[in-house]
Amino acid sequence: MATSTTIPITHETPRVLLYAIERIVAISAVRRACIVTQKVFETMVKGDHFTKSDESPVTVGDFAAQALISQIIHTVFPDDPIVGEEDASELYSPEKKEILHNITSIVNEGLTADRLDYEKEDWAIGLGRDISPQEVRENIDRGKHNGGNVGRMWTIDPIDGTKGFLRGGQYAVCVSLILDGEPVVGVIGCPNLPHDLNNPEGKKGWIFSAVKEQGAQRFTINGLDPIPLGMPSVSPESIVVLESVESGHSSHSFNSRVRELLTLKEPSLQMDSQAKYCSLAMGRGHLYLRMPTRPDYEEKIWDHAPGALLIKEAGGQVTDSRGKQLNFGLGRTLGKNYGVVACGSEVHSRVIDSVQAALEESRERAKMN
Ligand SMILES: Nc1ncnc2c1ncn2[C@@H]1O[C@H](COP(=O)(O)O)[C@@H](OP(=O)(O)O)[C@H]1O
Ligand SMILES: [Mg+2]
Ligand SMILES: [Mg+2]
Ligand SMILES: [Mg+2]
Repeated sequence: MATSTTIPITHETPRVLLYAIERIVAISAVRRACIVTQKVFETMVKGDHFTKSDESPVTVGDFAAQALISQIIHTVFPDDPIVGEEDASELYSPEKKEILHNITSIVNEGLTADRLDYEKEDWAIGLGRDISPQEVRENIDRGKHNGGNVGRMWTIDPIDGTKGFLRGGQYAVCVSLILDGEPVVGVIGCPNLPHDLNNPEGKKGWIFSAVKEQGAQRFTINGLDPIPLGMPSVSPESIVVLESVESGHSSHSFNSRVRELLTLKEPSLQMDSQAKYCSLAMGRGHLYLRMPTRPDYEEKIWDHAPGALLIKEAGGQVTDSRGKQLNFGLGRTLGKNYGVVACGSEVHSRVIDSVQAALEESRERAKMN
């Protein structure tokens, strides 16, 4: 295995090689998954998806990206467990044979795509080899690990924001490495995020990466020059709230009330997926607020682990609505859902106060009804 990498962690810090291979493997896997999911989107027939038992959508792109990422990670780190969103149970029946073959050719396109310089090192021996449909299913099902707070584990959300992906909106390919319940490496690919916000129809595609105590960067999908990320400070009245497009995923009405309490004037910015964390880290929006719409829903660790690390390493804070750290060591979910609040450190306590005030109002209203 290689012991160095051609991508510097930052321009200034030659000291660090901790997690250097993990970071580069995750970047390689995410970049390749971004390429194949974009291809899937271009050739997809409108509305082309399956519906899972929880009524949420899944596409050929989700399956292919999970298989591809799992294959790349497993080749380099065969002992590391993986917590992935998707499973292959749908892909065993004889009538799904053609779909499985289709997924397999997409995965193999991703595995054999041209190598960038950093993929010419020893760790990348697994790239360039085709895998079989059976291996595709095994790779997807490797993501069944139950999580926990001991040792290393990876999370994969092959397409975060599948509803956004289907609409041609934002989506994100998300990978993290968690050690003893704490995210230590996070990589997020956002193929539809514009390079220039003022030119949304221009060039698109960013990859974001963060390593614990080593900072956060972004670079273009095929680019190698990392731009360090640091969240700009914002005056409380200029805060722009980032929220889901889907009102079923987080409460828009709650966010409106918090905006009133904070006397914010700017409209919210709605966006699917962990692209919200990435936007926040770039200073496009200042507060990601995600409050539950149902008491029984538990947030998934793969929906937050890389994004939370990115914000932390960019200088911000991510907690639940009570100001407590998110706990990634409880299993596949964050447990009881008290929402997610991500923003700059200088406004965090003021935001938590307003969130708590809005929660108190909802409790009072519920008592009266
Ligand atoms: N009722 C619910 N409450 C909160 N999150 C939900 C939800 N139902 C689905 N989700 C999650 O919301 C994620 C998308 O978030 P967003 O709204 O920010 O784009 C989905 O990720 P996937 O698209 O990977 O399944 C899914 O895990
Ligand atoms: Mg999903
Ligand atoms: Mg997701
Ligand atoms: Mg997903």
